[in-house]
Amino acid sequence: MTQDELKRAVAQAAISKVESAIADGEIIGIGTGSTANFFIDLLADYKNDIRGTVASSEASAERLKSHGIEVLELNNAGTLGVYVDGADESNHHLELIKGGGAALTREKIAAAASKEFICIADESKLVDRLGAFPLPIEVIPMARSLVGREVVKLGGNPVYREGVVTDNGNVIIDVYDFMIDVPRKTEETLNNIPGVVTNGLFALRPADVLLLGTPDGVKEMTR
Ligand SMILES: O=C[C@H](O)[C@H](O)[C@H](O)COP(=O)(O)O
Repeated sequence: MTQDELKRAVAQAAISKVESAIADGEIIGIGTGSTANFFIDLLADYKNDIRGTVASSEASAERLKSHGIEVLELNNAGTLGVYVDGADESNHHLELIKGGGAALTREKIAAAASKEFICIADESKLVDRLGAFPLPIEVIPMARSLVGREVVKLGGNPVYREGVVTDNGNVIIDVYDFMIDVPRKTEETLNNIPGVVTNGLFALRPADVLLLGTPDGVKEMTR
C-alpha cells in the first residue's frame, strides 16, 4: 500500500469513530495536513448531518467550506465532541510532535477544547522516542533570536523556517538534534521562554486514541 492509501484508510476509520458524535449533534474539531485532508474529504458525505466543525487552520477551514461543511469560530462552539488530526510523530504513550505544517498553536487549542482527541497517522509516524522529527516552535517575530539562543542553551539546534508565517502572524523555529526524554517537561520548559507562543509537543494533552495505518489494516492504540 502507498502512504496515501494508509492515510486514507485511517481517515476512513476515524469517520466510523465520529459517526455517533455527528448523530449526537456534537461539534467536530478538524486538524490540518495531508492526513486530515483525507478525513475532511470523507466527511463531505455527512455535510447535511453535521451541526458544525471548528478548523485548526485557514487551509482546513477553506477545504471544509469547499465541501459545503459548516465551519464555526471556536469561541461560538463551546466544547468540541471530538478532535481529529494527524501528527508528525507519536510515541507509545500517544505523546506527539505536531506542527510540520505550521498549524501547531490552533491545533493545540482545538485539542484542548475537545472531549476526545483522535490522532490519525500512517505507521511511519510511530516512534520509540520523540525527536527525530525537528520540533516546531511558534514564536512572536521579535523574539526569534532570543528563543534561538535559549534553545541552544537547552541543547537543541534551532533553524528558522524561512518564508513561513503562521495563521497567527508568527514565525516557526524548528529544533533539530534535541533530546526529548521527558516530553511533558520539555513542552513546559520551551513554553516558558518569553516569545514562545507554543511548541509542537502534545504531551500535556496527548491523543486519547491513535489510529495507525499499516499494510495489515488500521491498528488502534489508546492511553
Ligand atoms: O501543522 C501541521 C500538523 O501538525 C499536521 O497534523 C502534521 O504536520 C501531520 O501532517 P501530515 O498528515 O501531512 O503528515
